[in-house]
Amino acid sequence: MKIAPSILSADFANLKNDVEMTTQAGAEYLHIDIMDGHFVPNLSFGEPILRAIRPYSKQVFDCHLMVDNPEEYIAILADAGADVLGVHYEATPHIHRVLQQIKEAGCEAEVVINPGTPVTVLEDLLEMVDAVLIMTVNPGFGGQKFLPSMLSKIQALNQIKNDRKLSFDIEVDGGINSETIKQCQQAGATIAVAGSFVFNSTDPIEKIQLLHKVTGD
Ligand SMILES: O=C(CO)[C@H](O)[C@H](O)COP(=O)(O)O
Repeated sequence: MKIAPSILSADFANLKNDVEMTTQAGAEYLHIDIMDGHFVPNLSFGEPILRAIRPYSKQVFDCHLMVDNPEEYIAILADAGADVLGVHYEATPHIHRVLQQIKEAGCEAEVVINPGTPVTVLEDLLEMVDAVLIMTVNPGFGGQKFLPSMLSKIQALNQIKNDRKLSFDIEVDGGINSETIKQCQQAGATIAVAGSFVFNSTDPIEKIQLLHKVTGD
């Protein structure tokens, strides 16, 4: 299981230190939540922050776009150092085109679904994606409670993945802690995002190591 600490819950006044800490703790991914105040009712940060932290990490920069019109941001985020670009199915009528655009920009393409969106809408996209992100809370804010009803959705997606012999990652995001991560792994998840569980702790390194430990890494 790969761990992706979400910098949404980091100390923005010491972001460089927090990013370097996640590398030191062994986190393979860094999750970067980009919010526009329209697609979700919150604002976070964008391309300048991504560009600013890129020199301080060799991790996979996993950018989750919670924005309307995501097609307008693909090229600039790729140029700023994104490795994975995750776009919401619900954010555009042209999800197939945006995923193509991400691949053309040289990044891995990820499609994201909200808790209210079924996996069946992904049927025609699964051959072209590197990852699917299943939101386990409604997007927009850190620190929310994991939605257990999402476990059957992860299982359903994993079944389709196995039936079709595909190899995309299944990522989960929201309310992940040392218990919920195990449930998600058993259901088929391969990457877990964790924000408040890591950063709202007095020992974030220990928390990242704990997530690896409980998932067998
Ligand atoms: O996408 C997000 C919010 O929309 C965050 O990545 C997610 O909420 C992580 O925070 P936490 O682990 O505290 O739930």
